[in-house]
Amino acid sequence: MSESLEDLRSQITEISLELVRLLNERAAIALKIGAAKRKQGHSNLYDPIREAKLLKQLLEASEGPLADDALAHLFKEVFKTSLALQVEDAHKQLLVESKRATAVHIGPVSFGEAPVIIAGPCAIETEEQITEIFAFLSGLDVQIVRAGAFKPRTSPYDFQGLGIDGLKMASRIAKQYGLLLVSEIMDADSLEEALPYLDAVQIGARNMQNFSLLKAAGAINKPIILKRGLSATIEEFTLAAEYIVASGNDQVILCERGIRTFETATRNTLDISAVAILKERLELPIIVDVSHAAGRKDILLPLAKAGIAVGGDGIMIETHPQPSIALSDAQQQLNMTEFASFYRELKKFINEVKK
Ligand SMILES: O=C(O)C(=O)C[C@]1(C(=O)O)C=C[C@@H](O)C=C1
Repeated sequence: MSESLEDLRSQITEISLELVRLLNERAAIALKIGAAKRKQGHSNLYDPIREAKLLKQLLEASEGPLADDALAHLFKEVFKTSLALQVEDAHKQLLVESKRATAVHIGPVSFGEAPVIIAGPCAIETEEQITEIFAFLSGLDVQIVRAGAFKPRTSPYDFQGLGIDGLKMASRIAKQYGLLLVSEIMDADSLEEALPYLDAVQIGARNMQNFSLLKAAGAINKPIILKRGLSATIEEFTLAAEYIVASGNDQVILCERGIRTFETATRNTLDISAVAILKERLELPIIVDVSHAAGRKDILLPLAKAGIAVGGDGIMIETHPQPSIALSDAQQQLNMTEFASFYRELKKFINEVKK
């Protein structure tokens, strides 16, 4: 007995409704695939090989009456639609804005809880200098030290750093005192060689948009301290961090270190609003480098307090056994007596804020 037109229409309506449900279910999964691809650092959401494979499988499974061409046409539209959804979703929320699964750590030190103080000389100069300052800092209970081996200097005639040999020496002495070492790496090529000697890699202000270095930093499993570029907007700073996270490394700590303005009383202008805004917007910890922001010694403590007061997760500061003979940044590094007083006062402030 032939089915009535009404019956057939009701069947086709049922199937269409089921197709709508299935297409939406499929789209929801495509969105999850897009997010997983971004998390793994895939720079391209479009995957023609995957599409071709799946299409082949679908055509092989088809028993007609739809012709292969018709089916292929329909599914290419489906793929195009899920890709468009994935792209739209990627622009809606950056990885650095989404809830983190893991906290950011340098060794056992966790960022985002109690503020962390990272201190040390601008540059690694001699074995005696590093031994003296690291022994002093470990005596104060500082856990993470900074010291530069590759120095990005404005003038090619200024001290350029001791390079990998300096880093090896500083790493050995840091270990001897149970300290964790952070140092700046300037290019992707040096990263691999330097990695065994570092507990965290610093990407400096001048390299904030060195995209090959950002991608290389995303491919390692050591934490990255990313400093804000001298003239970078908050958006550019955010996207630089997104490069690292999208390339596979979510262990990123931002560092506000002052930006270039018309003001000459300080070396740079500490952008305290940026700290508050980034804390509110992103799921990444942010620390404040008071030495590079100020370029002078006398206002470091109030700047550090301000950084903590607006929600900063830590402070970076330069200290040297004999600042007057330092090979770089002589005017902004604290001597050990000055640092001990800074450290004591800042700790006191941190404890008061916690109450
Ligand atoms: O499998 C993937 O990688 C997807 O992103 C899903 C999907 C799809 O809709 O099937 C979407 C876009 C890609 O170009 C390939 C396939």
